[in-house]
Amino acid sequence: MADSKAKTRVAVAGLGAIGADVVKALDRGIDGLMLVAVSASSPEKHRGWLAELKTAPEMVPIEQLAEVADIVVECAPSKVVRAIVAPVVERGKTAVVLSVGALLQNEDLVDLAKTHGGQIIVPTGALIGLDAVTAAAVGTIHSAKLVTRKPVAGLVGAPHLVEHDIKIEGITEPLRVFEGSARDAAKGFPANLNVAVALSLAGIGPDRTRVEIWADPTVTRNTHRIEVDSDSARFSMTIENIPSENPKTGRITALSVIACLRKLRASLRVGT
Ligand SMILES: NC(=O)C1=CN([C@@H]2O[C@H](COP(=O)(O)OP(=O)(O)OC[C@H]3O[C@@H](n4cnc5c(N)ncnc54)[C@H](OP(=O)(O)O)[C@@H]3O)[C@@H](O)[C@H]2O)C=CC1
Ligand SMILES: O=C([O-])CC(=O)C(=O)O
Repeated sequence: MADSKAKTRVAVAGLGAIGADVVKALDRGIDGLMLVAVSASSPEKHRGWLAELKTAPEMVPIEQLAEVADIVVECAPSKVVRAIVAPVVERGKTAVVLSVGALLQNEDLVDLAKTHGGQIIVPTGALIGLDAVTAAAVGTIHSAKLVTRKPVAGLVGAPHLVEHDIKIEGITEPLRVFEGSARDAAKGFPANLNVAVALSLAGIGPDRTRVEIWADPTVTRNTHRIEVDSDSARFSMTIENIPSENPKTGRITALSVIACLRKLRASLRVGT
C-alpha cells in the first residue's frame, strides 16, 4: 500500500496504435509509475482486453483524466488535444503529447503550463535525433529540413491532398505532394506529420523548418530524413518506420513513449 502511494499516477487518452501499447507496458510495470485511468471514444470496444490486464484501469471521459492522474499521455486525434491537455497543465501536472501538430493551433497551452507550473512533454515519437537537435539549438541552427516518404496508405485522405485534388491512389512512381513550412505541413497533414512539428519545436520553429512530403509507392516504411546545419554540427539522419496496425503511425512511436515514461523516474538517464 505504501508503495502504491509513492507512485506517480498515469492516465492514457486514446487506446489506438500508440495508446494500447503504452497501457500494456504500464500494466507490465514501469518503475515509479502506476496506470490509473484511460479514455477512448468507444469504451465498450476496449473492455475485453482491458479486463485482462493485471490491474484494469478506470475508463473515464477525457476531461476527467486530469482529476485522477499526475501524468496524462495523449494518444488521441489532434482535435481533442486541447480538451485533454488544458485541464492537466492548469492543475500544474504533466501532459505527454503525441498529436504534436495540435500544439501549433493551441500555442497558449504552453503558456498555461508555465503559469500553473505544469509541463508538456513531446517524445521523439516517430522521429529520430531530437537529442542532437535540442543540443544544437542551444547554439545557433542555420537550417533544419525534414523529408518524409510514406507509402500511399500512410497519406491517403490528408486534407492537403483533398483540397488540392492531388490523387495518389494508383501512382507507380514517387510523387512530391508538399513542400513548405512545418506549420503548413501540420495544417495539410494533421494526422501524418507530427514529426515535422516535433522537429520544429526542438529546433528553429514551425515557420523556418522546411518540409518535403513524398507519396512513394516504392517504400513500405514511413521514412523520415532530417537535415540540420548549425554552428556546432551538421547532421542528417534517416529513420524507416515499420507501420503499426494504423498505417499512418510507426510502431516505434509507442516504444518512444514507453522509453520517455521510463526515463521520468529512472536512476540512470541516457540521452539529452
Ligand atoms: N508524435 C509522433 O511522432 C506521432 C504522433 N502520432 C499521433 O498520435 C495520435 C494517436 O495516434 P494513433 O494511436 O496511431 O491513433 P489511432 O487512430 O490508432 O487511435 C486513436 C485513439 O483515440 C481515441 N479517441 C478518439 N476520439 C476520442 C475522444 N473524444 N475521447 C477519447 N478517446 C478518443 C480512439 O478511441 P477508439 O479506439 O474507441 O476509437 C482511439 O483509441 C494521432 O494524433 C497521431 O497523429 C502518430 C504517430 C507518431
Ligand atoms: O509523423 C507522424 O505522425 C507519424 C509518422 O510519420 C510515422 O509514424 O512514421
